[in-house]
Amino acid sequence: MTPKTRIVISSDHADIPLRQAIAAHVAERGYEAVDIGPATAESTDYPKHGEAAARQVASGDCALGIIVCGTGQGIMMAANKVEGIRCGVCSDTFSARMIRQHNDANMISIGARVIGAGLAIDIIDAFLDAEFEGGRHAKRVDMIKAIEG
Ligand SMILES: O=C(CO)[C@H](O)[C@H](O)COP(=O)(O)O
Repeated sequence: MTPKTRIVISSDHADIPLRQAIAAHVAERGYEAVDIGPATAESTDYPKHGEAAARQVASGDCALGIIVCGTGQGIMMAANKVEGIRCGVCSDTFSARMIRQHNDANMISIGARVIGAGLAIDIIDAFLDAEFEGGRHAKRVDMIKAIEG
């Protein structure tokens, strides 16, 4: 992943400061952080934010996506409904590395009410630093894509 790669970042209301901290961290690393909000902590519905981020990745406008909700689960489910998206919730750095290396994930979801901000940033770093290994994993990812039709 080369610097200035565009990374879309979105959340629901569960933890706006965490999303903003992730966006700042991503930008500090040299990527273009595309923070699509929401701007305030007013209660909102995670499906629309997961979908909005996923559409930017699916269209190719952004190479990767990072999404945040309370558990990371609902917004991940919404993102995965968009064709071409492979997103998983990660609460540990091993999984964050593996979903890139083995599953060629193009989005990662964080549960803001599950883990702390420090670990969340480490997880994002593990995700960004990993690369898809291809090989035997490529066939399996192709099988996932084939399910989409
Ligand atoms: O984790 C989530 C979805 O998976 C949401 O952030 C959570 O359901 C929002 O709950 P509330 O409206 O009570 O803040």
